Amino acid sequence: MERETRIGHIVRLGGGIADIRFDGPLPAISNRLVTLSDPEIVIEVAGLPGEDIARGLVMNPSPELRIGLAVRDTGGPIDVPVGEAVLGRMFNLFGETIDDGPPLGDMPRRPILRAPVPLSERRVEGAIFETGIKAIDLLSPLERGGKAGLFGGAGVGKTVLITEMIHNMVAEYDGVSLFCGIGERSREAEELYREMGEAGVLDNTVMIFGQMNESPGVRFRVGHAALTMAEYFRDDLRRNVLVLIDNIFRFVQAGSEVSGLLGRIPSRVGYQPTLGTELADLEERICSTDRGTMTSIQAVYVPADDFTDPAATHTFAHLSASIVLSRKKASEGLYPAIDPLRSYSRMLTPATVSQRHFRIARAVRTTLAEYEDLKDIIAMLGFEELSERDRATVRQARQLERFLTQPFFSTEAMTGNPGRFVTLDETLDSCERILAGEFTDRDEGDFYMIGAITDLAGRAEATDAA
Ligand SMILES: Nc1ncnc2c1ncn2[C@@H]1O[C@H](COP(=O)(O)OP(=O)(O)OP(=O)(O)O)[C@@H](O)[C@H]1O
Repeated sequence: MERETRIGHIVRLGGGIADIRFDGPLPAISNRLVTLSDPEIVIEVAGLPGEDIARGLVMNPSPELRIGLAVRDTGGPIDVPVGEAVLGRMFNLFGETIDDGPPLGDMPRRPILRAPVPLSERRVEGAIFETGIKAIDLLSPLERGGKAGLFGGAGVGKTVLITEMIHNMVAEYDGVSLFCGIGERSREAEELYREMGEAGVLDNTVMIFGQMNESPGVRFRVGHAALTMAEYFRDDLRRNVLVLIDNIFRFVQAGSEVSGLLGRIPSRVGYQPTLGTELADLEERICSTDRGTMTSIQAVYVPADDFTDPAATHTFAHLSASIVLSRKKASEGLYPAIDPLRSYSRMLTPATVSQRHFRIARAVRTTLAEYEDLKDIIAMLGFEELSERDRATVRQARQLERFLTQPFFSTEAMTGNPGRFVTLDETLDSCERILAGEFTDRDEGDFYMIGAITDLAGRAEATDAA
């Protein structure tokens, strides 16, 4: 039997919220309502404040929106197309293509809000996902089927790093990749689409965007829409999926805006009281099962560089690897500005990475930590006052610090320095040789922005020739 179409009328409008009166039964929370106007305006039900009133978030405001406009209940949440045909395409939250390509035609659709996979069906893989970025593979290796966060304040290089990972990982990846842009500049979306096309990886990639010029409702829901597409690949097509999100903080921020629009009283530091559950509802959907792995890399903006901010701390809790970017390193030009002492990966234990990897990573970290401790003494008394051993540690730490910088493919046009992909083996060999004191006579500047340590030879020739 066909379900009766429920029609209501807008009775109040303001601040991105619409109240709609229904004569018959009310729509369910999270249902998608559409106006009977051209263009169609989507409203998502957020609350039922009265017996005959549904209160909803206006997702795509337009001048057509007015009191008295008829609204239809579609009987379910917003949905998006799923299947092979979404590959190579760019979408908005409503599953409409935004890349000027041919129409998608009739495709199966799935609601964007779905329950996460039960714990009993989840699986951990425990294998490293190589990025070709020395500092990451050595000190906070990513886990296949795990979740990694790139944390950092404004302008420390999160987007550059995630773009580099796309460059290094997507082409080699055996599964499909899905990029979800939340609340960032729309220019970045276009650039990324073009770059992926040029790199020839678009055919295995889906992109979905809800950028900063869109309503809070769109930014709040676009992550869920992306996961619905990703889940279809994992569960129905049994493919491995790599989900890249830039930027998960904007999801939290959109939730806070939505909460404010609905008149809820804020909680700590002005965030919505529901921050923890909202983030969990999204993050819990990112998981691996027997059907396929879902690996995710998420950029996390840290407001005012404050790592105790509730948005950052709640996100930390969901991740298997946290890569922390430091403003100080960025200001010294030590890109990627990864802070090796604050970055962390669950993978870095002797049981999961090789014994050798674990030993080298620990030695590098210890040397860098000792240098960090000596910095105060150097500032007060001067380098010359240090013991011979400490001086050697400082020299070695500064060599390592510079060695862990890396020229990126994604910044090639800007820096003029060709990008380098360094395998984990090369990184381990290089660090082992630096730690063994093989290069004590070399200037620390020689280690800056090279690939593997074998590149040092090229530098020597260049210096000799000059
Ligand atoms: N690996 C790198 N090599 C050279 N320069 C870099 C690198 N990473 C970042 N930068 C410089 O830092 C700038 C900001 O980087 P990016 O846009 O990635 O920061 P962000 O953390 O994403 O910033 P926002 O929070 O504003 O989005 C770049 O435009 C570039 O000048």
